[in-house]
Amino acid sequence: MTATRGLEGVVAAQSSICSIVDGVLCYGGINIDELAEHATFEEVVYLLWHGALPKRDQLETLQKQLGENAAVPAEVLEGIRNYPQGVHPMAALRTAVSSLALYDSEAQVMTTEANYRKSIRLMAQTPTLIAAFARMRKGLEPVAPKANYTIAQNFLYMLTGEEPTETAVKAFNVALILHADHEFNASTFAARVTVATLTDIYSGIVSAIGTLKGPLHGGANEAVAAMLTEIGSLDKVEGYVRQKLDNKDKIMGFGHRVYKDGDPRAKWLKQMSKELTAQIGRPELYEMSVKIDDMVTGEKGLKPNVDFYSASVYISLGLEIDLFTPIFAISRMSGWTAHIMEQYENNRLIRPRADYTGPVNQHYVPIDRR
Ligand SMILES: CC(=O)SCCNC(=O)CCNC(=O)[C@H](O)C(C)(C)COP(=O)(O)OP(=O)(O)OC[C@H]1O[C@@H](n2cnc3c(N)ncnc32)[C@H](O)[C@@H]1OP(=O)(O)O
Ligand SMILES: O=C([O-])CC(=O)C(=O)O
Repeated sequence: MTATRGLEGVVAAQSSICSIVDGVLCYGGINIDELAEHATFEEVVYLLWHGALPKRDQLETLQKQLGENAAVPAEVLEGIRNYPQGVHPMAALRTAVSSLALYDSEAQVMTTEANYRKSIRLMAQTPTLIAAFARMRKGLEPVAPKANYTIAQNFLYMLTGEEPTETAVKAFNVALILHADHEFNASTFAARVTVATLTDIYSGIVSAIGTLKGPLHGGANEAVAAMLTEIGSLDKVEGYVRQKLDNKDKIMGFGHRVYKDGDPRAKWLKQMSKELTAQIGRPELYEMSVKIDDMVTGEKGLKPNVDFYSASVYISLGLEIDLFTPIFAISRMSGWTAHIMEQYENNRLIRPRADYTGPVNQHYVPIDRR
């Protein structure tokens, strides 16, 4: 038995949700470029869950279901209020989503219909949990979701209690679409491994959140923002990147297991970064990002991934840096739930083998003779 490090190139199962072929990313066979240009995030959620774009009445039904399910149980909010000061929002989200299960009477019901209803609740309630946490850690009361708002609009509204601008909602909607799914990325795979034991959907999502949190995966967007903050100004980029490259340190937001020739989502975020940083009067954030990009791409041949330019986009939208990965989770909740439902529909336990490299022919030695 020979192991494939990091399962690189291993095809783990069939899936009809999302494809990456020759560097082209599609959801349900539709290029994400078309979706980013024309779709709403809710249309994409429907597409991932059903395999086709919704007709008008189907979209209206989904929007109504999401709106009606956006409020979270008071007990869960009280729990969030009592989380210790200083906890990371991804740790808070992991715990809050787990506690949602405790108050969901259908948590253990394993029918297709119940899992679909739970997917709606998870999708609708995740933005509410994150916004509530973001406010309560500052001693502010949570803002209740509005049932007639889209997910992008509602999240931005619940963070501040103020109506978000049309530009912010539009940009956030595109960011949500771009992050929605990515076939067997680490967090989605973790979710599928978890539910393949036929445990409940909440357990699968908790695994996924814990996996997305890591800086080699979703946590990279927060790390990119920290890097931009640490560098501070355009004139310091060269020295900073030079030292990182010389030390062979990882530069966050670059490289990808699947895309060796560039991440098709990055161009959208790059353009949004250019426009939004200019609009808020901080074009230097974009210029710094481009300079980092030019150096890393030029010298290492590593291209920016989805996390790189999303950092300056989210900074421009006035979002707090440690909320960047939870925001990724809002979007990816659509993909995670789609994959979990697909896994349940054609399930087989996921259980690979290990290539054992430890000692052999050992014997038990009593403790006083070791
Ligand atoms: C939403 C997402 O999850 S997108 C990914 C987000 N993660 C990041 O941005 C973190 C930084 N990037 C990385 O750590 C990696 O590129 C990963 C984890 C994304 C992919 O990892 P792998 O597929 O295992 O790496 P890969 O085989 O492409 O690496 C090849 C070489 O490039 C180097 N490399 C890869 N990424 C980077 C980077 N960001 N900075 C510097 N060097 C890098 C590796 O150290 C390795 O060098 P070596 O051969 O001298 O040891
Ligand atoms: O696919 C991956 O390995 C990581 C990624 O880009 C994503 O999850 O969006």
